[in-house]
Amino acid sequence: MSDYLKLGVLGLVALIAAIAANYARDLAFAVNMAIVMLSAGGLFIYYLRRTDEPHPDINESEYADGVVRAGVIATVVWGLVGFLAGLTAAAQLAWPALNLTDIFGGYLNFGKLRPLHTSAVIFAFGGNALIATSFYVVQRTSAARLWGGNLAWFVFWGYQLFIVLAATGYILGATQSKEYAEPEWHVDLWLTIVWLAYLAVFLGTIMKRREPHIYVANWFYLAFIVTIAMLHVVNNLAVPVSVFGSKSVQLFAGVQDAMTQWWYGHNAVGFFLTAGFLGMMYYFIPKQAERPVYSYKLSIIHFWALIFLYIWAGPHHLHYTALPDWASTLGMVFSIILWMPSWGGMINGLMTLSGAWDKLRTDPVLRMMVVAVGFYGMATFEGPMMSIKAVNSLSHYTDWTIGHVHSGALGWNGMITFGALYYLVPRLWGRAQLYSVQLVSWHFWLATIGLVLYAASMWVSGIMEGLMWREVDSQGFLVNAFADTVAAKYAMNVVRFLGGALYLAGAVVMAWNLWATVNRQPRIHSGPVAVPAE
Ligand code: HEM
Ligand code: HEM
Ligand SMILES: [Cu+2]
Repeated sequence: MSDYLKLGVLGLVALIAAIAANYARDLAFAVNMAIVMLSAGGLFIYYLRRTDEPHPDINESEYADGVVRAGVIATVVWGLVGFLAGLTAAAQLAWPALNLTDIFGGYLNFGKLRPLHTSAVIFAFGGNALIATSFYVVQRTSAARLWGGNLAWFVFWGYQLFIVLAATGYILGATQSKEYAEPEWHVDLWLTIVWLAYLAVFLGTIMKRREPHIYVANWFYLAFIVTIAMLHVVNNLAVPVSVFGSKSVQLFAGVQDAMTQWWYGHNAVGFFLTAGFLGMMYYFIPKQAERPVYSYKLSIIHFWALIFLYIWAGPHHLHYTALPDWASTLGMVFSIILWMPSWGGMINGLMTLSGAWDKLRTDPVLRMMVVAVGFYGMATFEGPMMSIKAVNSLSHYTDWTIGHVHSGALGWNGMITFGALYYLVPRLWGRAQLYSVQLVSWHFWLATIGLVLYAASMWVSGIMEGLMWREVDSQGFLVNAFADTVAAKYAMNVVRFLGGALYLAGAVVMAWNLWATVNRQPRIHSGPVAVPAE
């Protein structure tokens, strides 16, 4: 974009945001608009000061790795923030006095911190990991620099702005109350723009690739980007009450709204937390193990089966509700079938280690990746089981769901991301190796023990409370009051807190190790250039 056009757009955005902040109907909207105004205004000054500077030529044979480095840093930082928010929420569930309502007037109570946690870990930590790794992988496997010049930087910073707007909105009370889709209409619109830019950069790079094939990791990343765009737009269809306020009214109502929400929610799991991370698995495991993917054929079959089946499974979140029984049964059936392609992916990941299993003894990074795939397999066995109506009648509303979520989230998403970060940092910063392999081992054990404590305590707690809720005496009266079940969970809540603390401690060790890799390891020759493999 020409400099003057850029300045014009930024100036206009800053002006409109200032007006919107002035006329804002609620605090959250005012703060959001003030943030937009400051960002646009700051960028305006930044570009204004550089208008007469020459633009360096972009070397097309060099990879655009600056934006990947930024994404790696953002992943680590948001990971720490998100885990800390989760740990605080866990502490509040064990010791309710920690809601600190007297001091912070409810701004940091469980109800506000919970969506802050889920969005921070899924969208900020997971999202940055996906954006950074996809930008890295698509360039290497296409032997091409990212398409669109600085558009990738727009994606990165635009996405960080989205995170900050969403988070400040939650704390100040702006939410449309849809789980994992809490941000209000103005933030949703911004994310749509950023996401389309992301799609353009990714697709553009694939289109100018110099390799004949599109490597399988890129199919998964692409399925993730395209499907999330569709889910996001449909689930967030809403009419704002005022253009100067954050409140909006959903287009769908009642059971249709519920079904749309869980069509979205389930596929956020399927495409954000699964397909995108499978893209990561398909690149980083073969690289770290130095073996080819076990079966290309299997990857094709499980790819198509996975994306076809996931889309139908959403109703398993709405068993025994106002949703028609046939729809609920349909969701259950597709969930059970989904077990197979999920394990197809797991098998392909694990078997890639054929002939390299001995490396698990010496390489804690690879061990992390293998544990990730193991937990992926476990969560995708547990999920189909929980989707069976009879099982769900026990598990639903209980901590069992929380256990399932975190064996997937901590085990699969967390561990594969840590593995990818350990792989990336020395290469991106031109360092010969990690600062300390010993510390990776420490991280591995802290995280593994932490997540086992988390998942196990929630299974015990969930099944216990499910059984307590349905316990009736010989007269048919309920035996336990709800408060009894809450009191009975105390010990398990404490164990979950300890598990979370270990997991967070592991992440702190990682952050230190990665920082030291960049700052204490000698630099080796400069980065690689884009050449096709064959
Ligand atoms: C230190 C690590 C973590 C701790 C201590 C933690 C703690 C918690 C707590 C206390 C809740 C609320 C549970 C409830 O309402 O009963 C929660 C919910 C949730 N967390 Fe975490 N969490 C951690 C890491 C993660 C990660 C890495 C992810 C995803 C990548 C994640 C995803 C979620 C999701 C999706 C929910 C909502 C679950 C539901 O509604 O069923 N968490 N977490
Ligand atoms: C074949 C794969 C899977 C199936 C069929 C499945 C099925 C289910 C079912 C039946 C529930 C409980 C719904 C309820 O009672 O409310 C659930 C909840 C959940 N699952 Fe899975 N699951 C699968 C894999 C995964 C994976 C790999 C992850 C994470 C990486 C995950 C994340 C979640 C989350 C976040 C929830 C909580 C949703 C909420 O907020 O209520 N699932 N899943
Ligand atoms: Cu689901």
